[in-house]
Amino acid sequence: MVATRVVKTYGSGDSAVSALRGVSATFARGQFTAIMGPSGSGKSTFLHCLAGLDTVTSGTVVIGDVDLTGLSRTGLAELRRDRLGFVFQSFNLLPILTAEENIRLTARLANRRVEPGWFDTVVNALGLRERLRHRPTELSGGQQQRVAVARALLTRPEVLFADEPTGNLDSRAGAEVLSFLRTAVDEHQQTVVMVTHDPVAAATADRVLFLSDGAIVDELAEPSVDAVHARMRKLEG
Ligand SMILES: Nc1ncnc2c1ncn2[C@@H]1O[C@H](COP(=O)(O)OP(=O)(O)OP(=O)(O)O)[C@@H](O)[C@H]1O
Repeated sequence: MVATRVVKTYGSGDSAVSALRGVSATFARGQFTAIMGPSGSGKSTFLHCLAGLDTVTSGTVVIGDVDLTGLSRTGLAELRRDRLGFVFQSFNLLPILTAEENIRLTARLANRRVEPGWFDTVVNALGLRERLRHRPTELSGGQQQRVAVARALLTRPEVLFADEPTGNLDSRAGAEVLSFLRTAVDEHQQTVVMVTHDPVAAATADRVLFLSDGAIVDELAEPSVDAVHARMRKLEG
């Protein structure tokens, strides 16, 4: 996936906000990238533009051999359904469905066959075995988040986008989710792009991109928690 000079401006005239000012980045297959930066630096906007959930003002986003910015709304919806996965802060679980039904929902809507054993692998790795018959209101925030992660991983998306996937979790549940994202990258060559405020979460990634005021201002490969802390302190002044 390659983003080239992505500009995103909200509004126009005097009230225009430049959320992204020409951001370029390459996300290799099987690479885990964390995106960090101060509040309002454009992290969520960048993730949404990469994932085709928001249109860009100018620039391009290419996934595989498809330029998202040239697709119709339907084409974009199909690409998202067939090749991308999402885990967002608001879990978007359907309240009337059980955890298992929620986990299977995306695959079902996309008419995707789930390989035998993969459902069990995902459910066991995320510790959801005992919760499959429960509805979202009967689950803790951490369990709901894990259901959302399981749902996103079940279709084995080429690229998985995660916005603060550990934001609502205690450190143990957060570590489980991160280790599962890591496994998706290492064993299944999925590409993961994750926005996070948490240096511990960022240190799970292969590299960290730092945004400030709508631009990438720094990059850290093989990040350690301490190194991420230090860069963030520098950015936040
Ligand atoms: N729909 C919108 N309309 C107008 N301005 C927006 C919109 N969404 C975001 N912005 C602005 O764009 C800038 C970047 O926002 P964005 O949410 O991408 O930042 P962020 O780094 O994800 O912040 P946070 O860490 O606080 O979630 C901010 O100035 C924000 O106010």
